[in-house]
Amino acid sequence: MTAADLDLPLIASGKVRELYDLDDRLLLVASDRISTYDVVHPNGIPDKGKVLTGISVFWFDKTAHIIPNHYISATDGVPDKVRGRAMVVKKLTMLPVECVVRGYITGSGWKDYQATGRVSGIQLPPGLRESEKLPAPIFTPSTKADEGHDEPIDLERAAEILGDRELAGRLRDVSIALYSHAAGLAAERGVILADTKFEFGIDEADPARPLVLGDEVLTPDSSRYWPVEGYEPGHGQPSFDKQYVRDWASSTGWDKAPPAPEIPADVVAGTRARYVEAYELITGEPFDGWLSRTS
Ligand SMILES: N#Cc1c(N)ncnc1-c1cnn(CCN2CCOCC2)c1
Repeated sequence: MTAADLDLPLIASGKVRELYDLDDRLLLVASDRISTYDVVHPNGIPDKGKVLTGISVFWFDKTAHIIPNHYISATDGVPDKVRGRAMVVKKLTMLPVECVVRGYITGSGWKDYQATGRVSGIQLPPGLRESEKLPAPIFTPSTKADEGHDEPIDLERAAEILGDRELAGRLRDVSIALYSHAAGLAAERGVILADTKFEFGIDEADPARPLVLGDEVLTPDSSRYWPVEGYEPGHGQPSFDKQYVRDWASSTGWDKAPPAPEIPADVVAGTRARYVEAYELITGEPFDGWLSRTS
């Protein structure tokens, strides 16, 4: 699968998203590409990009009272070719720290905890089980690696990288406030928000140079969502959206190294259904509503 191939300057691209230049603004495009075990499959999931964009727009609206964000529009200025899976955003000076908040101990955090009893330098109580809820959400930043995995850092290192101890503290406080608010709303809908990653920037176009929430926000690609039903500490939890395709990938005997296998039609259809279900559970709205708003 290729990038959206728009007649616009491409200024950044990742495994599943691209960023195009609109002069004083940017166009953030989410593709239908899907990666498992950090490898992108050759065929995508129809409407995945639209689901993730719709979820970001939902959360930008629900969190704007906590911190301003870069979202401008999902219609005005969006080319027809990517309508529904793209948003016009403010051009920010992005901060070189990924702001991860964990409400539950899992993934790389679980591995660090098993080895050291700490996550990103934060001492945790002994005896926690995998996937257990933490006594309070923790801020576990990482550096943005160009290739490979991001490196976990502690708050002091984040302050050194930013060159600003107060800004590092603000990123911690705002990230935890955003996570806590979102986790509360998700819980009302029967969904556990286990952890998430935020990216922030500075809006230099504003003389006040405010801190602004950027990137995608609280999507299944930047977060771990688990169904409350069936939640059980002591082992890994099924990913709300990707478990179906992960289980298939594991069943094929694939060694998790590139190239990733082509996803069969039935697994594509099942995965699309999980993404649409995630949209409707998280937002409380029918996915068709997003499609009609942005068509
Ligand atoms: N969002 C945003 C944003 C902004 N509003 N202003 C300036 N730069 C960025 C920006 C540039 N790179 N990234 C990392 C996220 N990328 C998204 C595309 O895909 C690759 C990863 C964010």
